[in-house]
Amino acid sequence: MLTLSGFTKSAPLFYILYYSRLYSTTIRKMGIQKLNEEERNTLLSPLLTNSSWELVQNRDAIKKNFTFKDFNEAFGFMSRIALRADKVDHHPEWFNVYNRVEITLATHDCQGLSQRDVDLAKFIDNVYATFTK
Ligand SMILES: C[C@H](O)[C@H](O)[C@H]1CNC2=NC(N)=NC(=O)C2=N1
Repeated sequence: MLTLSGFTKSAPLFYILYYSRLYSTTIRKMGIQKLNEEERNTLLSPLLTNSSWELVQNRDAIKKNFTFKDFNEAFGFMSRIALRADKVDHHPEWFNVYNRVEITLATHDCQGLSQRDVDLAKFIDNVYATFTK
């Protein structure tokens, strides 16, 4: 049981944990920047021309549609992406109906496209390549 004196003693620890988490989240967000023009040409363009990623209208984001043999395959694909997304703390916006998955990528922390979206898009393309359609 947490007694009053126990709470008083551990209160500084709660503050330290709270502020260190706030600090690391803030630092992480400060480090995320939108792709600049050069990066858009070198990193983003290949995804738009060689893979079927498209720019989303009225928003700095990219999207792509994927189709599979059935729901089982589509969900397997999503599961692999979900594990990666959580590991790198970068999550897709997605929509699934049976064998179709629509994915939109953007970075909320910078309200636009960042290197993280390029990395996740490439990972998603590599996973998709392992599925037989
Ligand atoms: C607090 C947490 O680290 C952030 O909210 C992460 C989580 N996943 C994220 N996913 C995406 N797509 N963009 C983000 O900015 C983002 N930020």
